[in-house]
Amino acid sequence: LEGFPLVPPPSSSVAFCTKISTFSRISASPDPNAFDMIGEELQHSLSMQLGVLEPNEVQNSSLPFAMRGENVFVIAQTGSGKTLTFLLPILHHLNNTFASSPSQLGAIVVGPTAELMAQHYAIAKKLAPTLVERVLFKTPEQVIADLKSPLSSNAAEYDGIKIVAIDEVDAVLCGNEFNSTVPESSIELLNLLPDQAQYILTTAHLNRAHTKALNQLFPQINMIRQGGSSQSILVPTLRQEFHYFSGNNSKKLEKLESILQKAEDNPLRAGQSTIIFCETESGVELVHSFLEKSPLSKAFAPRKLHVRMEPNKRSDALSDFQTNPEKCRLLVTHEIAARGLDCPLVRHVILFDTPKDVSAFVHRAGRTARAGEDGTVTCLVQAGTGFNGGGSFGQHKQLHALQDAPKLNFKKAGDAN
Ligand SMILES: Nc1ncnc2c1ncn2[C@@H]1O[C@H](COP(=O)(O)OP(=O)(O)OP(=O)(O)O)[C@@H](O)[C@H]1O
Repeated sequence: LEGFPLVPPPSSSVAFCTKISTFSRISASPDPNAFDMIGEELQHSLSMQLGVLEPNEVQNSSLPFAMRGENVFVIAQTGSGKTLTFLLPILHHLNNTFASSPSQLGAIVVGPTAELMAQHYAIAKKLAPTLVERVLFKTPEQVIADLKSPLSSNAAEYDGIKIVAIDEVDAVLCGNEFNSTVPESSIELLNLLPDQAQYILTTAHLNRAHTKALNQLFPQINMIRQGGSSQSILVPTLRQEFHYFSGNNSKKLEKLESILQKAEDNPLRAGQSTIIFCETESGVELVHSFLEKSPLSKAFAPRKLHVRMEPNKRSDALSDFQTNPEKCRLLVTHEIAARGLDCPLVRHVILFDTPKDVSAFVHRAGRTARAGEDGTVTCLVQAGTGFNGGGSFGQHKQLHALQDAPKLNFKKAGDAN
């Protein structure tokens, strides 16, 4: 493991970051508008294609580092616009700094699922259709297959990479491990990525073990962390509901049906798009087939999304859910849809199974209340379940102790001044 970023720390006293910017400090002496750094063409695409007019505090804090080519680690609430914190520097550098080799790839974005990589590709394509083919969008498994398989012809593509963005970095590099040991597969992945590139890392929440693991992998990086406390992570526009009950699975399904019915009966919530998260694929199948037979099926047209489905069925279900609420406004899924997916119509997330830990709660709940919009997360808490598979209702105190992150400023095209 030589050179940046793979420098194992000589001792545990190595600092995690070279600079820490919390938003409270930033707002005391505001940066100039960070979108001024990306050039007129990209600014124009941002407003015309995405309706994004001004940077928010997350982008204003992190873009100056990333645009200067520095390594940055952005940790900020779900739905806060972290995607632009790596796509804008990548597209800007491709158009300027690396413009002399237009036939070469310049950057790679790595993320945990094919769905998220397709979403990022689509956004980059909207922003810069002529540059997007110079960026790879890959899952870790795809990188390893490209670079290690003797049959792969894709290895040469990686030669020109100068920027590496790792989105949902804890999911990509720490996996589902709840300890601070970095999995072998992550070491393998990082060894395949270039040492001498700029690294931009993002996530919405890091637990203590993952903080330690990433500390070992990236001892020198500018960390932009939102808020002062690791407890201040919930989106301020997110409303939380907890339903405590005891009973078996059929009781739980009845409870779910009554929650959905109640939401439909509420004139303020009727017609909303909803995501239901289960823990396993078999849970997804169970809930989906129950809802298909329910009288609510007509109103919601439920679809399912899980890893055992064929790739084209996965993308059809997601695309209908994201773009066509008349065809589908309820998605039953699991961890595969917990990270990064941006479905602006979703106003309600139901956690059918208790999430394994705070991180899982934050990411799943974060599929709603994005970009300053309101949303509700409803958590079903069955007696005898809790974090890490066991435990009791008492463990939910951890969720109740979470605090709101600072409110961010989102100004979209069409908003009244
Ligand atoms: N400055 C901005 N003004 C208005 N809207 C914005 C701005 N930046 C991003 N958005 C919008 O906010 C939404 C959420 O952005 P994005 O998906 O990048 O969030 P994220 O922080 O990556 O979320 P997650 O942690 O769930 O991955 C998107 O629809 C995006 O277009």
